Amino acid sequence: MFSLNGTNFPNNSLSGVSRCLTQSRKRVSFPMVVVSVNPNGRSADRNVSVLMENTLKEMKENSPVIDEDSESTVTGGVGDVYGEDTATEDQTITPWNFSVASGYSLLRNPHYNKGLAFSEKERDSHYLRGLLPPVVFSHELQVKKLMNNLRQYDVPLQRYMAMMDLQERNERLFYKLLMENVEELLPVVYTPTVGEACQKYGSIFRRPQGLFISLKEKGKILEVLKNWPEKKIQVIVVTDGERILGLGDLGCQGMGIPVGKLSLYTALGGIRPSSCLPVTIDVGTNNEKLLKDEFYIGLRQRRTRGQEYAELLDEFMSAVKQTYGEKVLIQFEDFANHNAFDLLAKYGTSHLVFNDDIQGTASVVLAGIMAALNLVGGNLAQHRFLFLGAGEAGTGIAELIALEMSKQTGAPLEESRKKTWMVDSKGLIVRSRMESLKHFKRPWAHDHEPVKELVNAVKLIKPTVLIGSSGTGKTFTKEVVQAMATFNKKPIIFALSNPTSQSECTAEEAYTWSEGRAIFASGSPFTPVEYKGKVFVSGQGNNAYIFPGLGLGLIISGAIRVHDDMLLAASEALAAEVSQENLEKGLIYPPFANIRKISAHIAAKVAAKAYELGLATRLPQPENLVAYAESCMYSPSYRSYR
Ligand SMILES: NC(=O)C1=CN([C@@H]2O[C@H](COP(=O)(O)OP(=O)(O)OC[C@H]3O[C@@H](n4cnc5c(N)ncnc54)[C@H](OP(=O)(O)O)[C@@H]3O)[C@@H](O)[C@H]2O)C=CC1
Ligand SMILES: CC(=O)C(=O)O
Ligand SMILES: [Mg+2]
Repeated sequence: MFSLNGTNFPNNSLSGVSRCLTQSRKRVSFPMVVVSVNPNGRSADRNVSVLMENTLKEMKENSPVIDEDSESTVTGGVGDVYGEDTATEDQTITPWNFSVASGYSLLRNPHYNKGLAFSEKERDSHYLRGLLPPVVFSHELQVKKLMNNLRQYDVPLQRYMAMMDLQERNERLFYKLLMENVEELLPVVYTPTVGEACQKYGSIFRRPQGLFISLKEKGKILEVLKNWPEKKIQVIVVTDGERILGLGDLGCQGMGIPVGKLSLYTALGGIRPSSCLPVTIDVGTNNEKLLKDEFYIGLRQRRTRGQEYAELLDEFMSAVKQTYGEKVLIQFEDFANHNAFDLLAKYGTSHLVFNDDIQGTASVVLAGIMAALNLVGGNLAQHRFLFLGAGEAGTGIAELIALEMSKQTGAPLEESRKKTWMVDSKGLIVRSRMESLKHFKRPWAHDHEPVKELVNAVKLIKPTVLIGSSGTGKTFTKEVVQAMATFNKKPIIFALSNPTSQSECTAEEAYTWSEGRAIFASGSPFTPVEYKGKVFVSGQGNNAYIFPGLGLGLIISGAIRVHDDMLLAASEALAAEVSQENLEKGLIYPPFANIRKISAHIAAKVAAKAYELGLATRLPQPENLVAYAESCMYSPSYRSYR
């Protein structure tokens, strides 16, 4: 026996259901599928589920209302195909999947579980009586209780594990908690704690999250993608674990990064969780400690490189396109630079891809610099930039600064690049080193005598902006910061490296050594600093400000490629969100508490650029892109179940 819209059907009456479903979907503009099955008929569940699947397939084919491509529905979350989020809180929907979600299985389904928040009526109609204690909690009370619990943990990793458990148990509660306490919980699910979690991933491993694609799956990636339960994927974050934050090669344990980034796509950018797919490509690791660790979860071999690596990546990229279509966004994350630039160049012309470390970071730092110029004066071309670290983040930022500078001044890119200098592990990048330089460093090799130490480079170049992207902590020494403060009234200093242990300097060091004059931002957050009676609040220069909004903008416009002008548009949108009040406190980024609004503005600017460049496919262009972006964002409110 199963029921539909309140009508009970015996298991052999699916043709009636088919008719009814088709009719009901034709009646409503945002179709809702309504299926619930009495768990007492469990022996028939599998047959029912197969039949239902066929029925749904048939219904999709026949129904004129179902438009797979028009999923951006008002308040429905991008990809709200079945109208679950479209329903207002007082409307009812039925928790369904192709098998039955009621009773015990409903409590074990993180997508639909509400824990103690199931109403009395839901407990009756979904066979939950006795499976829950008598009390009914509101969503708000659940959030309060969990925050109380989380705050009891002194060890950040315990908080991380509690958050991951919650995500696996009750998805909507996880997102409500994260969204309402974003400033407190971002450091838990993201940097710095996610770094430690990746280092210990094998030991703390409970349930797999995301999709693991290893060399063992070579030749079978298409099948592996089919094993993932969700079919309507819009964003993939993929890593091969070789450069996890500034912690180096963590192999398969890098999975914490795509999982964390995608939870931010949902919490900060409003992408539906079911549309997000975290992927780790496992080609081995050169991390000796992990290879010897009995709890390591990845392939116990050294990294495969060259043709075999390229073939695996190629198979993955093709399989993704074949499975999820042309418009699935693929974000490359934490690849080592010897692969990152090549992968971006190779797939940038055939797929909707971007590299967060190269491009997302560039966009967030440019935004911070634009905001900082309101405090120090001058335009971009009147400033000099010195980087410690000439890899993905460093050269990506430098190139976007040069692009923006050239747009502003009309000067050739070559000229604009001369305003930027870089120091790598061998010292200042100068023309005499050209032959031995990797291709991405060459544009920054200017005429200068060799300089070995950063502090000497600072004294000779006299930058107005110092940017750390070295992945090496404690490299902005007292002497370096003091030198910056001798020739700058307000030295602009970014210590971008993550996690906190790798930060080039701390906020306290930056403010103290510059006698309170530095304009400072860091990749991982620092608590406010008191110096000579004044409280300094530093900004978080982290690509988390950009990628959720950028991704949302790409999705709502149906963009088919990422273009540098979209990154510039995102920077402008972010910089515009920095208020006078923020600036007066020395903040060059807006508070994360406003991130949903910020993401909607970034998305609107990115989408507008996609339309302007002819890269958007979702037509016609909505009139008010900010309102449209907001209307497309996922909300974690509970839905009422019939
Ligand atoms: N805040 C944010 O949003 C982001 C922060 N990051 C952080 O930036 C850091 C670097 O990332 P990424 O650019 O991708 O890494 P890469 O490996 O691509 O680049 C690192 C660069 O730093 C140089 N370097 C390393 N140690 C030193 C040192 N002691 N002195 C001088 N130069 C040094 C390397 O030199 P060489 O080339 O000679 O080896 C290389 O040029 C990481 O910690 C990462 O977490 C990254 C992306 C975003
Ligand atoms: C923030 C980020 O992407 C990184 O540190 O790699
Ligand atoms: Mg990264």
